[in-house]
Amino acid sequence: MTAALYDVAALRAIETQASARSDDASALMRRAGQGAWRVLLDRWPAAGALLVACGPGNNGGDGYVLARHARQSGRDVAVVRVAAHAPRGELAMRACADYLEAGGRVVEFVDGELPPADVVVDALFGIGLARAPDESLSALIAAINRHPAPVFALDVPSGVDAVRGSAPGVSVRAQRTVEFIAPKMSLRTGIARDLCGALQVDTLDLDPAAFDVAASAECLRPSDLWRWLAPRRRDSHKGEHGRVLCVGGEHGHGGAILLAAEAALRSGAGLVDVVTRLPHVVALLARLPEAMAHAHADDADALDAHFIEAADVVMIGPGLGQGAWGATLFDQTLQAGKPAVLDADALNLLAAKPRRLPADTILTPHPGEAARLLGIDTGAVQRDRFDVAQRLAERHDAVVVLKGAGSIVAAPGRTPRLVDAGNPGMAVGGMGDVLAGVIAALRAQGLDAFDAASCGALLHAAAGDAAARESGERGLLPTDLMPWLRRLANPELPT
Ligand SMILES: NC(=O)C1=CN([C@@H]2O[C@H](COP(=O)(O)OP(=O)(O)OC[C@H]3O[C@@H](n4cnc5c(N)ncnc54)[C@H](O)[C@@H]3O)[C@@H](O)[C@H]2O)[C@@H](O)CC1
Ligand SMILES: [K+]
Repeated sequence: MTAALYDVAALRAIETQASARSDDASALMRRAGQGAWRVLLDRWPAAGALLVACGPGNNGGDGYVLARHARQSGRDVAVVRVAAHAPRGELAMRACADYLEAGGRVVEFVDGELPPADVVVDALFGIGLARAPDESLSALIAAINRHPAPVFALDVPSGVDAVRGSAPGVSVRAQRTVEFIAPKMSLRTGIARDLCGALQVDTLDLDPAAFDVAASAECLRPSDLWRWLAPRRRDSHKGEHGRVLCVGGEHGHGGAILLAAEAALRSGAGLVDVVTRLPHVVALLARLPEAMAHAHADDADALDAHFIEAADVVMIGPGLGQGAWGATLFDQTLQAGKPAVLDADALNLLAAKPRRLPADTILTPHPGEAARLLGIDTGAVQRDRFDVAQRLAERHDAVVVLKGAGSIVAAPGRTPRLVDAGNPGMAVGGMGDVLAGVIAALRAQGLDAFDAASCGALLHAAAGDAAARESGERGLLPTDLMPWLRRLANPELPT
């Protein structure tokens, strides 16, 4: 079963349901602080000296509970806090009082460096962060990040806005984060994915009935691939595995369309046609004789209608350019209304001249292309990735794969999906071309647009992870994914 992810509103609803079943308001905080202490002990058993940075709300309260357990276990503990942000809420004040009563020590942070410690626990802010940290908090966060000890964040690395998954100001960079109650969708995409370090969830032993809240997103892991990639029928033929038309590769960009075509074949497309510039045809056939490559020479020439008629799916964009050649091919390719995958310059052409797209078109923008499509800047895309993916899907009535760390698949009226795989080695030219080819091949093999986009993004990320495990992230090339696409597109094979 795939894992459910939640937004902050859903988490608050779960918390409310759980609290309504208990007459002890502080029970959840006690479990959170104690659970986090157990994680710390498990992860850093030799840690003798701890610094616990506590904020004014319930996240700080969790920190005081942890600090009390650590102290009662004989560790050398100090709570660090900014004087102006001492505990405010009733629960946090009580947790602080219990810590002090147990002989706990509090250090007021003014500026400069923190004292030595084996682990720094970050309990400044959790899901309640309401704005960018002020100057004094920013100085404390910067000192935490400079500290040589590993940083262990409670619920959310402080400074990350858990509603949107971005950081409005300075943020703690954790080595490990323990989330309370349920996994948050926002922490698994964009910059938050980096700031959290390793993520783990503590459900606080809540009654399962408290989780009677709809998931806000669905988390896709490589083990989900079998959902969409059943073994083939023994009597199937190439026509049943779909024919993909790949259009692109303006002068100087022949590699992009080659990568897309090869990825489509390695992901199981039965037949692949490529329409590209004449000089690329020779190179393409030399590397990939299985593709059927056709030269499209003149800017104004009509594309041979046969290619489009024969295709089950058209994939346009890699290396297409935005000149007359690309723009004419873009118009002609979309005219027949075939299922389409639009990538790269096809997205830029769409941004420049919005148009009605064939039903169930798949768009695969990176953040820059998404920004152009919405007329906003790239920073605004990254500040709220789930929202942007959904808005884009609704604006174009299309399926959208918003690429980047933690790719998001969105479609109108559907619960979004998050791809929990992939690595920074994949941030290299040509990776997106591979993704477009993979998605087109899966669509041609009969998956609907939302599933083809989901399965394709997952297969691509999992292949990238497998290739990185083999030889590392730095220097990873899109062509390194090809054997892994094939391997992982057959999940019935023993691992
Ligand atoms: N949701 C739950 O069921 C549970 C929550 N717990 C903890 O409680 C946290 C949420 O608690 P809260 O809602 O109190 O939120 P936080 O503790 O995250 O912070 C809210 C407090 O910080 C202040 N604040 C927000 N942004 C600020 C800023 N930039 N500068 C200065 N002050 C700022 C607010 O005014 C408020 O006092 C969770 O993240 C988790 O750690 C746990 O105790 C366990 C149960
Ligand atoms: K925190």
